[in-house]
Amino acid sequence: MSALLEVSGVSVTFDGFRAINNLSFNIAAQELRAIIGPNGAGKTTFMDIVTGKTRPDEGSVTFGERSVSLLSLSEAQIARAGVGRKFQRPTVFEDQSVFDNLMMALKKPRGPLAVLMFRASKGDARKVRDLAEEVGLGDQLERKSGELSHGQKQWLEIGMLLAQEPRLLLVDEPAAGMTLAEREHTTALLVEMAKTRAVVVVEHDMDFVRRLDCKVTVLHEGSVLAEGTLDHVTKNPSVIEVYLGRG
Ligand SMILES: Nc1ncnc2c1ncn2[C@@H]1O[C@H](COP(=O)(O)OP(=O)(O)OP(=O)(O)O)[C@@H](O)[C@H]1O
Repeated sequence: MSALLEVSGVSVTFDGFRAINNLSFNIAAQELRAIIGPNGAGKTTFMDIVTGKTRPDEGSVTFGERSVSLLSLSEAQIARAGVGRKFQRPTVFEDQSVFDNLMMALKKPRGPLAVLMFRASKGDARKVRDLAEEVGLGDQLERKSGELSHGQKQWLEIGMLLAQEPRLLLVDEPAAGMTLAEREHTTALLVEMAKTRAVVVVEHDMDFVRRLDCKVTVLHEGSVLAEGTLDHVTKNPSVIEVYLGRG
């Protein structure tokens, strides 16, 4: 199985401190992966590198069948190439309805003329409804987004990212601040999304990672310390020492 994203031998140093150290990471086109690791392990920096926010000093990052180097693309070009990122805090337009938020997020030709000429078609409205169904907001379309629960806002933002049709989605701590029922819905959503795209979930919550039931990559001091099932990595003595042992 060939990889969709291939990170190879990547290092980045901030003021003499090696935050990412010879890191290699692959993910397949339809795969769910959890990344765990203690504070400062390099999880955020890893996502910053893949999305073009931070440029590594060494190594390669390639994407897609043609192995396009993401290192030569701008952040906007990387997003257009199919890499989406969900930050921890939802950033939906609170005054707008769920429907309007999703409509604004639909993948459209960009540029001033395209925006001026934009008219919502019936096809777009159907796409918006499908997206809302997909993330579990099918019955909330007319609601003002500001009135949604924290979990619903997160799902709306995931829907807005899906509207861009990413092939790889990076999701930062999706379960933080959610109720148990919201977590369960989020688990199901991530599992479902990864059937048609690659999804990387950075997460601290072990119970949540267990429910994702996917391959886990453990980062430590900017490198991969262990990789495999959660049971496999949590039995690894180095993982126990650097991460779980600190409890
Ligand atoms: N712009 C920067 N300048 C200097 N040091 C940085 C910068 N960004 C990150 N670091 C350092 O690099 C290391 C890795 O940070 P990073 O935020 O990637 O870790 P993390 O695994 O996401 O941690 P957390 O779980 O706390 O979010 C940390 O020691 C951090 O202080």
